[in-house]
Amino acid sequence: MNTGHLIIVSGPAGSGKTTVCDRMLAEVPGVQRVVTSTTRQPRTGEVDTIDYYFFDHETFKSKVEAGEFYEHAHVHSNRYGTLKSEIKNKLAATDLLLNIDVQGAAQMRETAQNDPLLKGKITTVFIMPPSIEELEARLRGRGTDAEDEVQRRMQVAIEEMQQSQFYDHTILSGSRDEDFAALKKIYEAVKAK
Ligand SMILES: Nc1ncnc2c1ncn2[C@@H]1O[C@H](COP(=O)(O)OP(=O)(O)OP(=O)(O)O)[C@@H](O)[C@H]1O
Repeated sequence: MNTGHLIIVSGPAGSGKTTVCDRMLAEVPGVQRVVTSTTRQPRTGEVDTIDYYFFDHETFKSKVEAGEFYEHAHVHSNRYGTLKSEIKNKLAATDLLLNIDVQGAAQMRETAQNDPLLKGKITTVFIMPPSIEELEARLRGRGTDAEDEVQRRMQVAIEEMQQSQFYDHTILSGSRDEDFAALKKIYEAVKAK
């Protein structure tokens, strides 16, 4: 029997999804990460099936054609996706956390609607940046994005923020501790139902 819940955490790039999800995974027992799939090369230290499922382009394509993904997308020259089997297998034993971009979350919501396994088991959470200025500061502070990339992400973020209305919950991002407390509270409420 599948007893788990799937918590989908989404929001614009730099909103703090990964930070809050990592903390949940480290501190809240009974929650595991949904391992997603990619065609990109593993980085040093990344382990297949732990960090990602690493597939070559051919294999990824055949899985798309076989309908094995809940959602998938092209990002630059690589493909990313969430395997149905990953969620189905793990949800039997644990609650799951899926950290996913806003487009991916929209696809998940759509496909999950017609998926008997996921019906009633999904909770969606949008991490809303406290302000555009703070989002910009977070993107810059991370130091991973070039200036034109920061500007592009800001434009996308402004559009994505309109989508918070389609989520079950919105966390207005504050401090790291506040964000974690808010997500934990949502999770505990889901479990208490
Ligand atoms: N509540 C917060 N207050 C201040 N800074 C934060 C907060 N949460 C995260 N950060 C910082 O903001 C930056 C972006 O956070 P993070 O990488 O978690 O975002 P993300 O939404 O996962 O981004 P992406 O979608 O690009 O992976 C990081 O440098 C992180 O340390």
